[in-house]
Amino acid sequence: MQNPLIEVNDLRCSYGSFEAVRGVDFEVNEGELFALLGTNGAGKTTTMETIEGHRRPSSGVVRVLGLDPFRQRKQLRSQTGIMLQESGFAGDLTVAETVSLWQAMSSRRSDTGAALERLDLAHRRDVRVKQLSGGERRRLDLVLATLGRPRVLFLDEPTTGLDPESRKTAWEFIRELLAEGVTMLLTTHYLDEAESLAHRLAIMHEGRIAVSGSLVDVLSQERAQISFDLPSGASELDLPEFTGELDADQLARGHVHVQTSSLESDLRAVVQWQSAHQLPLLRFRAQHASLNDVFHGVVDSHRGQVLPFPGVPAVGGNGSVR
Ligand SMILES: Nc1ncnc2c1ncn2[C@@H]1O[C@H](COP(=O)(O)OP(=O)(O)OP(=O)(O)O)[C@@H](O)[C@H]1O
Repeated sequence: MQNPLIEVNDLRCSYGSFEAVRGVDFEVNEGELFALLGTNGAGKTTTMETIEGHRRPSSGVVRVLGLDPFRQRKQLRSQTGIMLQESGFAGDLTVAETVSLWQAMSSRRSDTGAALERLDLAHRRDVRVKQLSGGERRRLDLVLATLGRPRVLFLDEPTTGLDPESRKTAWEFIRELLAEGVTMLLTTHYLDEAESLAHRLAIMHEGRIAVSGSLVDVLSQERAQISFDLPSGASELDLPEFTGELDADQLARGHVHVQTSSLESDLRAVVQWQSAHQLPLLRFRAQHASLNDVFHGVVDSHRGQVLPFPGVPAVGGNGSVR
């Protein structure tokens, strides 16, 4: 039985006459990491800030742990951790002083030394915050947001500015929190981050969710691809029957490229054809769509269109097609 700790129903948020969030629905179940992705200005931060209780929705219902985050922020504070895009540290305090201050303000107890160690900041304990690098500050943000293990954690672009090694460390830390049962809502521009960490995700565009569901649900929105060089001596007439679409331009240049909704059956056709004719398959590739493909598909299919978009099926928070 799934237990939604974050519920968002028909959320709308406006800045004056501009509606930045235009009817967003999703749920985040207990122990799950849900990633909110999207184009610049899609409304991710506005959505996140509203769920965190920093902003009153124009309409719709938001619940975190069954509470209204705007009206019942105080009750929620002890159970939630928030990592904002911009940290509000006092630059003159050292890392250790900052952590102690945060700890003093929190009702949750935690092993701060271990957290600093875990995020590779222990050796920077006595350094003033203003002297930290951007990546070190981001890791300090993560330490502070997770002090005392909140039940629900909001991570707004947590690894922006981190080098690849630090990102890896941050991901491992986030996975450890997941293993401990912390429920998380993450916004990120790094698609690989969502692919690696998220149980479910949504891609926002112009204030709406264009696609959402599990990674498998979302990836199935775009067709898979098979490609290889047309073997010398073989003509296009010799090719097997594909259920997918063969790219005529690439074929004219001697390359077979098929976009297919049925990767397995088209792959079987290629293998049978290749073994029957004993042909070499040079530069052969077969792959499902990536999150990158889906993301670009969302943007392309919405380009120049007036909302709502007929091209892309809108999928509800649980992966159901609306
Ligand atoms: N304080 C504000 N006043 C007016 N418009 C705003 C304000 N904050 C955000 N907006 C607008 O609302 C829309 C959504 O912004 P938001 O920051 O939520 O998007 P985002 O998905 O987080 O974008 P990004 O990925 O670029 O951070 C944008 O068009 C933005 O310009």
